[in-house]
Amino acid sequence: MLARRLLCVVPHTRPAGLERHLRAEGWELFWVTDLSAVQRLRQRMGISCCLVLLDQVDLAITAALDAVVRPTDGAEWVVLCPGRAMELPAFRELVADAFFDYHTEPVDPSCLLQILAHAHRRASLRATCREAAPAHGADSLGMVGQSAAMARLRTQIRKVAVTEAPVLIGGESGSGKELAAQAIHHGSARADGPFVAVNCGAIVPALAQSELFGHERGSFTGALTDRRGLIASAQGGTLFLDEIGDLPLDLQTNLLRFLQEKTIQRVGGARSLPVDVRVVAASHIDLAEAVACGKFREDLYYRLHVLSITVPPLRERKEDVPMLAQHFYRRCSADLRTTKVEGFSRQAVAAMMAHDWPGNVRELFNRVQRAVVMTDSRLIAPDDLELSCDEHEHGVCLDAARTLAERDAIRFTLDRTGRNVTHAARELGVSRMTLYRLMEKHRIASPG
Ligand SMILES: Nc1ncnc2c1ncn2[C@@H]1O[C@H](COP(=O)(O)OP(=O)(O)OP(=O)(O)O)[C@@H](O)[C@H]1O
Repeated sequence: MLARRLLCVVPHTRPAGLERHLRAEGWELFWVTDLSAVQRLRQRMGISCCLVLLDQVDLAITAALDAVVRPTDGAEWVVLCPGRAMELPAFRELVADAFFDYHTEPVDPSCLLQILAHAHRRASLRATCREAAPAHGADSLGMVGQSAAMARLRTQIRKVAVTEAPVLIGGESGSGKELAAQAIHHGSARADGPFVAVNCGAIVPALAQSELFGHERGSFTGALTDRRGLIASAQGGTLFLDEIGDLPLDLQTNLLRFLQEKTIQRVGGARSLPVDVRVVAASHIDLAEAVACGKFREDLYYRLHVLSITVPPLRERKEDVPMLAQHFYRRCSADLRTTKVEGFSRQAVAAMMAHDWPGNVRELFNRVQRAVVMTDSRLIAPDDLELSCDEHEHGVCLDAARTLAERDAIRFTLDRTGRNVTHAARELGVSRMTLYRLMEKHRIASPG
């Protein structure tokens, strides 16, 4: 639990009666009259809740509050205002979006203290979730997802990581092939060495030979100094050749020689230089087909194809979508210094589950990133993700419905059993361990 520290934002004078009640409840109090001092003090003092006391409400005050109330920076906000304040639409919206709760005059001390106690519990709970986030988010391989398909992929990655043979990674664009290559590198004995990624489709053909293999000074116009080349710079580590299907045929021949002999020859160089580099390659096109069309060397294909794994498309592991979305949301909110966004609405989750994700995980990342920046509300809606509502109204897939029903059942049962996991698990007919696993999957915080 966080310390009970309350920042009171007051118009001019402190309400003495309220101060007595708050202190009696164990609140440590801090007072400010100037809104611009709020964030600085809040962060410096580790304040869990902020109480704004307003004796009048207008558009100017609403705008000033809108600029400082940041529910995602760790504090919960409560406002005490005149009864008529809620008649002002802009103020009403701000309270609905950004505040934990409100209380209108005349003050009922016990009611207000109860609201603040709840706000404090929620701030503590969110602090606990934030601390636990890395463990619930990406695994040690940096990958997010708990679907059976991801479990299979992780097992395959662990198996291939410990060998020295080349690995060919298949999978649609944006599905996570480079991430899988990094995971292979980090799980291998070469983890302390460099991981060098090369996009074969992006290398300028005229410079490709020298980019990969390096060159010697004076070997061509402009070669003013010796250059190591990307293969040599991966010495002791892993070379990731992305979009290997785009490699020009002459380079395929040289690459094959390097794979067979473990040596390279720089452009303009006479000597063969030994290199100790493991190759992991990826392609979103079917290389066997490219071989059949004469676009890819058959011998190179078999050399690379010693071990192969396929990253499944996101539509085949939809149950990972909410967790991935949450992971990207956290990443994006951490990048933005201030954001009011607190997560996704139920409709947004349903729309994401119903979407087919042709651009796979990269598409999900891009949509979440855009939504976090552009949304005006506390919870990201389908529109913010540029997902049509029709998608979830007409096309709700069974997966989406199941996931939401499972999450609701767990939340409901936990609430009803006073967040007692043993009782909730018994009621839901699962073991305690299964319930903990499901709570993690749905990002429901564990009691305590
Ligand atoms: N399981 C995952 N967990 C977390 N992030 C992921 C996961 N899979 C992919 N990503 C993220 O999605 C984005 C796209 O992944 P990546 O670049 O590995 O895809 P790719 O298949 O190599 O794409 P391309 O075919 O276009 O080269 C990256 O930002 C990556 O970090």
